Amino acid sequence: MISIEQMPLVLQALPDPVFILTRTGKYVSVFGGRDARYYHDGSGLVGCHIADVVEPEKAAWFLEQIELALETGQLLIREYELSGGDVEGLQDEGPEEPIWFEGRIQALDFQVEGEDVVLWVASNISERHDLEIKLREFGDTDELTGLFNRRKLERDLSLNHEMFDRYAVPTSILMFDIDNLKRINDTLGHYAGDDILMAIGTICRAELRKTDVACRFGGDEFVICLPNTGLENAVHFADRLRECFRRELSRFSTADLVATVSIGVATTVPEDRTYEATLKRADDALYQAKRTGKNRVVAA
Ligand SMILES: Nc1nc2c(ncn2[C@@H]2O[C@H](COP(=O)(O)OP(=O)(O)OP(=O)(O)O)[C@@H](O)[C@H]2O)c(=O)[nH]1
Repeated sequence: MISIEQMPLVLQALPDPVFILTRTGKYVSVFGGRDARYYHDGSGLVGCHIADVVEPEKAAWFLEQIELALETGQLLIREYELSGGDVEGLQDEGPEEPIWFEGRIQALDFQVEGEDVVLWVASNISERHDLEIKLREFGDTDELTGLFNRRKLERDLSLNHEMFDRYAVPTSILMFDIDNLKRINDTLGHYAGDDILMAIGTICRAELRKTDVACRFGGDEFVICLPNTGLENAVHFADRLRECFRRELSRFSTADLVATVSIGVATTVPEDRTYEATLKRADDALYQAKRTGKNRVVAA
C-alpha cells in the first residue's frame, strides 16, 4: 500500500493532465501532465476560471460538458481541439501546434468551496486523429456529402455485373449532375454550391433503399446503383427523385437561377460486356437530358 503522503507524488507523476473543475469552470487543481512532449504545464491555471482564459465559444462548450457530467453522473468522453495559444496563462512549454484531446469527464462526490466538481482527464490523441483522417481518405466515403465514393461504387457495379452474367439479375444505374452549379457558385458563392452538394447527400439517404448505393462520382456528378431493378422501375424512381431534388433545392434558387438535376438512366443488357458499358450509356443519357433542357430524366 502507498501512504497518503505518497499520493500527491503519484498524482504529479501522471502522464496525462488531470484537472479538477467546479461547475462554474474554476480550475481548482491540476495534476500530472508530465508527458512534456504533449502538454503545456497547466499549473498556471489553478485559481482561474475557464471563461477568463479560454475564448468565449470554447469556454461555453467546456462549461456545457461540465454541467452534463454533473447532471448525469456518467463518464463523458469528448474529443476537442485546443492549442497552447487558445489558453491564456500557460507557460511557453509544450507543443505549439493545435492538439486534439480526448477528455474524460467524471463528476466527483464532493464539493470544493461550496461548488460541485468534476475530474477532467485530457489525453493527447492528435496522432490517432491524423490517422483517422488518413484512413477516411482511403475509405469508401465522400467527405463532403457523406455518400459513398467512386471506389466503392466501382466495386459494387462490378459485383452486380457478375450477378447479371450469372443469374440475369438486372442492375439500373442513375447518373445525375446538378444543373447550373457553375453559375450558382459564381453568383451565390462556393459555400452555397457545397450546401447543395450536401443537400443531395441528405436527400439520397432519405429516399434510397438500404440495398441501393449512392455515390459522388466526382465534382457535381453522382451515380446511384439500383440492384435488381429493371428500366421501367428505375425511370419511375429517377423521376420521383428528380422532383424531390427540385423541391428541396428550390431554397437555393434565385429569380434567374434554379438548382435542379438532370438524370440519365441505363439498365444492364446482355450487350454490356462490363459495367463500364452500362455506365457509359447512363452518361450518354445524362448528356441528352442536359441537351434537351435539363431538370429531366432520359432513359438510355
Ligand atoms: N461548390 C462546389 N462546386 C463544385 C464542387 N465540385 C465541382 N464543383 C463545380 O461544379 C461545376 C460543374 O461544372 P459543370 O457541370 O460544367 O457546370 P454546370 O453549371 O453544372 O453546367 P450544367 O451541368 O450544364 O448545368 C464546376 O463549376 C465546378 O467548379 C464542390 O465540391 N463544391
